[in-house]
Amino acid sequence: MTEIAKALTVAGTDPSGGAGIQADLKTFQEIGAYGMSVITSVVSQNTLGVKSFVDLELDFVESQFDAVFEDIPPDAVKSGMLSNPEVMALAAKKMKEANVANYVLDPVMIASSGHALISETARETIARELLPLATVVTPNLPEAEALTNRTIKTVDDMKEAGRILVEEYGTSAALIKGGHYEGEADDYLYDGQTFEKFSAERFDTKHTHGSGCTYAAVITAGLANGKSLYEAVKDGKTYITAAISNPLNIGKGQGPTNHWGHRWSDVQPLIRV
Ligand SMILES: Nc1ncnc2c1ncn2[C@@H]1O[C@H](COP(=O)(O)OP(=O)(O)O)[C@@H](O)[C@H]1O
Ligand SMILES: Cc1ncc(COP(=O)(O)O)c(N)n1
Repeated sequence: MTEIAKALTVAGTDPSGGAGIQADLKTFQEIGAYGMSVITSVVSQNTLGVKSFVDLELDFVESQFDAVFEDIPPDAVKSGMLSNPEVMALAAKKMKEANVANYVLDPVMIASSGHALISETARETIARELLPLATVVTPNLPEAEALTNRTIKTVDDMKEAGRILVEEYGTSAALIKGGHYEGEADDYLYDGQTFEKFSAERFDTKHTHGSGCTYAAVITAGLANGKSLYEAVKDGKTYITAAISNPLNIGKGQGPTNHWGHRWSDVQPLIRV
């Protein structure tokens, strides 16, 4: 039997199925990786927004990490919602102990609906504990601004944020996502040597709930399958563009992206890299 790639997501939940753990597991399945999860926070949310959330006890989060790592070591790990400094430090400790080789850090701070998903003090901990471990960090513009403590208004600012995250904060690569920018939906990947632009048409839609989670999950599943970071990001951009271009129209608010109903070859022409 062929060996299947194994991917782990460490994140919060979305009972409405569009973001967080639920989006990650659906995406792993679509891409072709065996999906596993460590739940950090249980969130009451839907397409209309976040109602409330409960952080699981640290010991219990640790026990979930141990359950995965002692049994089915993942080929790649993704982290999403880590709502407080303690759970961030724990995730860093467990990944170091397990010698995780491929780590995608989605520095989730604010849901697309505008609700904060982490505490203020947690930003500093992301920089200190998690950025140095990451194969790639995937901030959207507000997250890149918060992490680098700079205002981002131009493409040069986006690139400068990527450079700072790699050269000053010690992450291996940074993908600055332009979903919150204007014009085309352009993302910039900096790996310490070169900038690569991943560009797609911007669709006039509000249905982008979970798009950041899904994008990072494709990258994680790609790395778990042995792809290069460049190839994994290219797949991620292709997948997320398809998923945004063809909305499901589910929910009363900002609906989830669509994981189905398109062949990769159909969406390839939408991407310019
Ligand atoms: N309306 C849109 N049309 C096409 N692509 C989009 C649109 N909105 C976001 N994207 C893309 O979706 C991905 C997620 O982007 P972003 O919205 O920046 O992240 P997040 O979901 O973390 O806030 C990026 O590749 C971004 O360029
Ligand atoms: C548990 C959880 N994690 C992350 C997000 C952000 O979602 P998005 O991908 O839309 O930025 C969310 N709404 N809920």
